[in-house]
Amino acid sequence: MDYIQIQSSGPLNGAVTIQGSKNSSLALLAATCLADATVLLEGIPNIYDFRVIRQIGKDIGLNMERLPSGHILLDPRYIHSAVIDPGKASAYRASYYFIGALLAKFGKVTVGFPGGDDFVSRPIDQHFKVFRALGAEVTVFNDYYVVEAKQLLGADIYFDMITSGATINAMLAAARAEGRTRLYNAAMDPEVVDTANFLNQLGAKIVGAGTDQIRIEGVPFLSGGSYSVIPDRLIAGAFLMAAGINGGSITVHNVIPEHMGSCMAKLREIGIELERSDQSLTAHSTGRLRATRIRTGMYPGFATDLQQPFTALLLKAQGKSIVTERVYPKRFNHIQQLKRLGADIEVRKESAFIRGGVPLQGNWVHATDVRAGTSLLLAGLAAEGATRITGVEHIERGYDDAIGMFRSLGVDISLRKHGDEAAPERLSRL
Ligand SMILES: CC(=O)N[C@H]1[C@@H](OP(=O)(O)OP(=O)(O)OC[C@H]2O[C@@H](n3ccc(=O)[nH]c3=O)[C@H](O)[C@@H]2O)O[C@H](CO)[C@@H](O)[C@@H]1O
Ligand SMILES: C=C(OP(=O)(O)O)C(=O)O
Repeated sequence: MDYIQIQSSGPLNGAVTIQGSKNSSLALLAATCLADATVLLEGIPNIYDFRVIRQIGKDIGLNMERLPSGHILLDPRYIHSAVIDPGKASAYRASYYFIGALLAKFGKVTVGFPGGDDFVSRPIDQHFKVFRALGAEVTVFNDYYVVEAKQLLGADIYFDMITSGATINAMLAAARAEGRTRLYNAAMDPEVVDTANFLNQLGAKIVGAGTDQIRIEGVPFLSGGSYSVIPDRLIAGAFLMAAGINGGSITVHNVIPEHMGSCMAKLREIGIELERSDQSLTAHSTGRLRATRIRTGMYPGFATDLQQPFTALLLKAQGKSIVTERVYPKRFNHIQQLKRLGADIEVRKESAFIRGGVPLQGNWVHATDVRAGTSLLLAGLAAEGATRITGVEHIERGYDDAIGMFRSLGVDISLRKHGDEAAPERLSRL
């Protein structure tokens, strides 16, 4: 079994270049199925979820090639099947985008239930609501579901809660539906805007993305084109936080600072200085942090995917902090693992109560999902001695090269295999 070993470290100094957004990439790759010509996508990270989509692409006839430039060339003209293997669909979360992306062309799509980060129950009722509103029938079987529609017809849809996944799926399904669709209470995330921009580039007619009302005029076909995915604001946020763990200065290049407002505000509040330029941010910290309270929320609120690394950071802030999780109230699997390092945290209902400033000790811990992994990497920097993190595959779901990025900041980190605790490093790259 693979694990990551990370050693306690002094102040971190240096710069990392942020990869393309995982969550946007997953939407754009599926969205390509809507096109009638080739599409070139720039900045898609080589993460586990991408590799699963490439397998799905092979099964259904969506040709996908990574060019020497690193860009992905996709050819959706020869898709011959709209049946997504349940095993592959449940290997990651966003397989549901294949419904929205294939329904207009095929009239019937079969997909396994979504997998992905299993921190809590993650319903997909709003996705079903969208398909039904557009005139489709949804039939649920044991480990897969089928969505069928002779003709998708535009509709007015009011989401019961703000959901980025269902907002994106609605845009995909409505892009080639007949007539106008209006989405109310839509998610405003940068990944929603990115997907809308991409679809518009191919000829879709979507306005209002980035606000809570989106209007889509269905079009009969979409052309090909090229598009560059936005940077991963969640990875960028985690690296800015890393500067606060033991102090130091970290610059993240290839970011859109406007996507990181709530994260930047919270970092400043606890005493991390931020310098901003066009596409970079630098965090400076003395390592002395102030305790705080945070509450996660949908964009532009504080992202739930930044809650876990921020919790690790607050272990270093003297005094009492409170982290309240409002998007996924049970998303606290990382807390048990942080406690194995000596963290003083108590979870009550949807809040974690942290007493910061308690010394941490390295130990074996398990990454239960991608952001739990991020949290353990940050805590490992603070813990005395070596921290060994299993569940590497979860970290691989989101990071193209986590080890290389930390190493470029001077961190002693390596990927190892169980049994070679004393052996030299085996591999440098996840
Ligand atoms: C692949 C991807 O993009 N994943 C992100 C996406 O997940 P995902 O798109 O699955 O999350 P949503 O934005 O849909 O979820 C937001 C909230 O709505 C609820 N909900 C959602 C859909 C639904 O049909 N019914 C329902 O009740 C969820 O339980 C949650 O409380 O947004 C989450 C919230 O920012 C992030 O943590 C994930 O990293
Ligand atoms: C929850 C996450 O991912 P997914 O929705 O893909 O499981 C995440 O990226 O933190």
